[in-house]
Amino acid sequence: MERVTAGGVLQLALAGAGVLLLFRILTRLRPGASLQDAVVVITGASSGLGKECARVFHAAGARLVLCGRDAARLQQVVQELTASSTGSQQQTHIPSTVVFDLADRDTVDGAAQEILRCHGHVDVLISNAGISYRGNILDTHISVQRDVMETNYFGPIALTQALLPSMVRRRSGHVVVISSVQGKIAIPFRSAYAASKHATQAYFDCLRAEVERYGIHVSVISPGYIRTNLSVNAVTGDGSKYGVLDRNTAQGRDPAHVAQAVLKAVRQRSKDVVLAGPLPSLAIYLRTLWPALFFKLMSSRACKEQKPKDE
Ligand SMILES: NC(=O)C1=CN([C@@H]2O[C@H](COP(=O)(O)OP(=O)(O)OC[C@H]3O[C@@H](n4cnc5c(N)ncnc54)[C@H](OP(=O)(O)O)[C@@H]3O)[C@@H](O)[C@H]2O)C=CC1
Ligand SMILES: CCCCCCCCCCCCCCCC(=O)OCC(=O)COP(=O)(O)O
Repeated sequence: MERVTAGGVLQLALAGAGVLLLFRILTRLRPGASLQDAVVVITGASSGLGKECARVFHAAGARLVLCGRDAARLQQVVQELTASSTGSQQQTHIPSTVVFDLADRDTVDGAAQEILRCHGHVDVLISNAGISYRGNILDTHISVQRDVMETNYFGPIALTQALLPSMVRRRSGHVVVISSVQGKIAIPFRSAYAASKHATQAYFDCLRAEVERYGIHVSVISPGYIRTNLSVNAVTGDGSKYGVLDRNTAQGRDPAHVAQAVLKAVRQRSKDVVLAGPLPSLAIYLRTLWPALFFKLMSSRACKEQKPKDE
């Protein structure tokens, strides 16, 4: 048998890297999906990332259906978008709105039918609405765990399942879900939120595999901290509002930039996108490759964060 030399290994590695680079260049050169006149549904469009997604997809010429619980705030977004379109090069459309609560099981099916009545079909569903949580498992009522799961997991999957048959019939569609870095790693004092995002990742990974044959694409987007009101709106262990803008959130990414990344993911039909800095990205790899170290780091993080409250 021939001996493998160091030079041979290097050549092989370089060839491999070359093939990978070529593949990435070819993927980028693929024509992106056009959004002009596409019907794009955005949940949680009244604020934060959802509102920024509304801006970028509106500017790209999409026919928007904006969803949320507060009719007045959604109308405010419609007015802002309509006012901003004057003088735009792109042909833009006045968005429609559908008001419903994702955590209310009895309303989601009806809301899906109302969404379908807006334009007869849905091209892109951006499942963005969500709520976070701050709390210690020992002090958290089980109803809070359930409520967060209803908003972040059961509501979005019920909406997806209600819209899917129409996508399957048309042999076309794109389901985008805004998960989180916390759908890939679980950090202390976020049990309800991290669990809901892990469930989201798993469900939409299954969905991607099951519906690819119908020409339906699925993108899971996992951002790190974004500068929004997520922490302010978070619930605590007793169900009350947390009401604090956390430092990590305040120093997070600009939601407008994250919305641009969502637009890019839709155009390129990306399957799984992590939008995070080096430390969270490293933590995701560590969780898989060296779980013992990851768990140790999380325990010491829990001890540090718990200390001021205990003392
Ligand atoms: N901010 C961050 O650091 C990060 C956020 N994310 C994810 O981004 C997504 C958007 O959150 P973000 O913009 O940051 O936070 P915001 O709190 O600003 O926005 C949350 C949106 O979700 C809607 N919403 C909440 N509960 C419900 C419900 N029961 N039914 C219908 N709509 C609901 C709210 O609408 P309304 O109250 O008007 O009904 C609001 O528009 C979430 O899924 C979040 O997990 C992911 C990673 C990081
Ligand atoms: C040998 C070197 C090891 C280095 C590994 C360091 C491990 C560092 C841990 C990093 C944890 C990052 C957590 C990121 C959490 C995040 O970005 O969440 C996004 C959200 O969804 C925010 O929601 P929240 O309600 O928590 O504000």
